[in-house]
Amino acid sequence: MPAGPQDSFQERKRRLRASFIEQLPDRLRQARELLTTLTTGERQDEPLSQLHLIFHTLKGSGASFGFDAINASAKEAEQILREVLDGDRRLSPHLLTDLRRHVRTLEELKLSVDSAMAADSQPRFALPAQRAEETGSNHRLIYLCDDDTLLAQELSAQLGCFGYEVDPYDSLESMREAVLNRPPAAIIMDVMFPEGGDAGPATIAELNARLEAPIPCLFISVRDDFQARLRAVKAGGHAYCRKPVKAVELAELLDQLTSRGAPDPYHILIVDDDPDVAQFYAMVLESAGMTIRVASEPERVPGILEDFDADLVLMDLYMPKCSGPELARVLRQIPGYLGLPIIYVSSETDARRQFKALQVGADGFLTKPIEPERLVTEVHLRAERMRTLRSLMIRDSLTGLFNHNTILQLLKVAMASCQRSGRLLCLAMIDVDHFKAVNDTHGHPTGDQVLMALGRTLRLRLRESDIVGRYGGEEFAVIMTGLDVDQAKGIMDALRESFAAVTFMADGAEFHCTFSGGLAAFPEYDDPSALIEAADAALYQAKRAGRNRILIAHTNSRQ
Ligand SMILES: Nc1nc2c(ncn2[C@@H]2O[C@H](COP(=O)(O)OP(=O)(O)OP(=O)(O)O)[C@@H](O)[C@H]2O)c(=O)[nH]1
Repeated sequence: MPAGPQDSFQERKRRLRASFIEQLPDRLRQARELLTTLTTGERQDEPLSQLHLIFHTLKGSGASFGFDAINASAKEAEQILREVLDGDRRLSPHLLTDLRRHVRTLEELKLSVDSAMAADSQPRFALPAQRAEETGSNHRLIYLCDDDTLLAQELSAQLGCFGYEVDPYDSLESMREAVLNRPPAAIIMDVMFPEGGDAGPATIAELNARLEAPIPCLFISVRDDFQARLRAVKAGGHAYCRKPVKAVELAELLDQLTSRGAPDPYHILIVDDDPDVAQFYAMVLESAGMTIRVASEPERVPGILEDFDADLVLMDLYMPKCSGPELARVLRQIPGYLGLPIIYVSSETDARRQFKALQVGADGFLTKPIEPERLVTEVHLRAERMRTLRSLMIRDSLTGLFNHNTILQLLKVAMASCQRSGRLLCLAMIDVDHFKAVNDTHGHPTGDQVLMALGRTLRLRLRESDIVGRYGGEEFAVIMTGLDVDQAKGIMDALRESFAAVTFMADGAEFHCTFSGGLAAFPEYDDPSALIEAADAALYQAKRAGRNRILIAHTNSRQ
C-alpha cells in the first residue's frame, strides 16, 4: 500500500488500519487450520509456535492500531499457547475449545472493527513536533562592530581565513542599520563605545527586541568585571571573550553559534515481519525527520546494513524462521555491527522473556503499544548517543577531524570507489612548518591553537565531499575526488595562503605559521600505501625546497 508524501499522517494511518482489517480474515483462517491439526495430550511444537506467532502479532498490531478488543482477545489466546509451549499446561480439550472461542470472537469482532474505524476520525496520538533546531539558516555572514577601526578590520580579515564573510563596522549606528537591512548569522560586538561603557550590549538588546528572532551574539571587551559580563548576558549574549581575542577562538564560537543547518537525519532500520506495523513505525519516525528502511525478512538485514548506514535497528521479537534475538546474535557476530544499537519492539510484557532477549546483546525493549511521541524520543536519544560514540571513535579530539585509522580506512574506500567509477582522486599530505619552534617559543597550548586553526581552515574551506583528517602530530591528510592534480594544487595553494595570513597571538606577541604539502594522484599511484608514500615524499621535498609550498609527486617515468 504505497502512500504518497502528500498524504496526511492520518490518511496513511487509516490505510494501514484498513490493510490490517483486510488481512485479518486470512490470519484467522490460518489460525483455524492450525487448530484443526492439534490433538489433545500431545506436544506439537511446530503448529503451536505458528499459532502463538499469529496471536502474538494480532495482539501487538491490535494495540498499535488502537483495536483494543482484538488486542485483548489475542492476548488471552497467546497466553494459553505460551503456557502450553513452556510445558506449564497440557493442551486439554478445554484449552482447545478456549482457543477456538478466541478465534470466533476475533472473527465476529471484524464487523465491529469496521464500524469502529469509520467512527474514529481522530488519530489516537498527536504527531510529534518537528525538532526546531533541525531548521535554520546556514549562511556564514558575520557583522563585527568595534570602534577600534583597525582591530575590526584586522579581525574580520582573520576570520575570513576561517571561512566566514565578516563585515566590519566601527559605529553602532552603521551596524544597527545593516542588521535591519540584512540580518547576519551572528554578531561580534564590542562592549564599550563612545556612547557609553555598555553601549554594545544595550544596542544588541534593542535590536533583538525589534527583530522577529534574536541574532546570536558574542561580545568582545577589555572589560572583565562582573557587571559587564552580566550586562552582556542580559542582552542575550551567547559568549564573552576578553580582549585581546584570538581569531581561532572566535571561529570556534562562531561555528557553534551558526552551524544550525539540518543535521544528517538519523538512519533507522525497522525489522518486522508484519508490513503494516513496520509501515506504521516508519511513518511515525519519518514524520520526525528520520530516514527509514524496512526489512520484513530477517535474512535481508545484513545486506541492507551494508549500504544503509544505520544508527539503530528497531526489531520485532517474534518472527517466523528467525527470531529477533537470533537475528541480533547473527549481527553481533559480524565485525562492524558489534556496537550497533538494537531495540526490540514487542508486545511481550513478561520481564523474564524480555531479559533473555536482551542478553544476546540488544540495547533496549519497547513494549507495544507505544505512543508515537515516545517512539520518536526513545529512538532519537539512542541514535544520538550512537552518533556521539561513533564520532569519539573516528575523530581526533583536538581538531575534530577524522583520526589516523579512519582516514586510512576512508582512503581505501574512496580509491575503490574511484576505481569503479573512473573518477580521479588526489591525496595531499600537509605538515606545519617549524612547528617544534612554535611549541618551544610559545608553549604547547599555543601549538594546539595552531593545529586547531589549520584543522578549521581545511574543514571550512574545502568542499563537503573532500575528506580531511589529522594523520598524526602536526601532519594532516586531505582526500579530494573528481579533480586532477593541478586543480588540487591550486586549491591547496589557496589554502596555504589563507593559513599563512592568520595572525596568532601568544603573550602579546603576534606570529604567523605556514605549512608545506605533498600531492599524489590516483590512478598514477593505484594503491593506498603507494599513494601515501608518494604524497609524503613530495611533502619531504617541499620541506627541503624551503617550506611554505606544495609539490606534486610523479612516478619515475615522468620525473
Ligand atoms: N602542540 C602540539 N604539538 C605537537 C602535537 N603533536 C606533535 N607535536 C609536536 O610537533 C613537533 C614536530 O616537530 P618536527 O617533526 O621536528 O618538525 P617541525 O619543527 O614541524 O619542522 P619541519 O616539519 O621540518 O618544518 C614536535 O615538537 C611535537 O612535539 C600536538 O598535538 N600538539
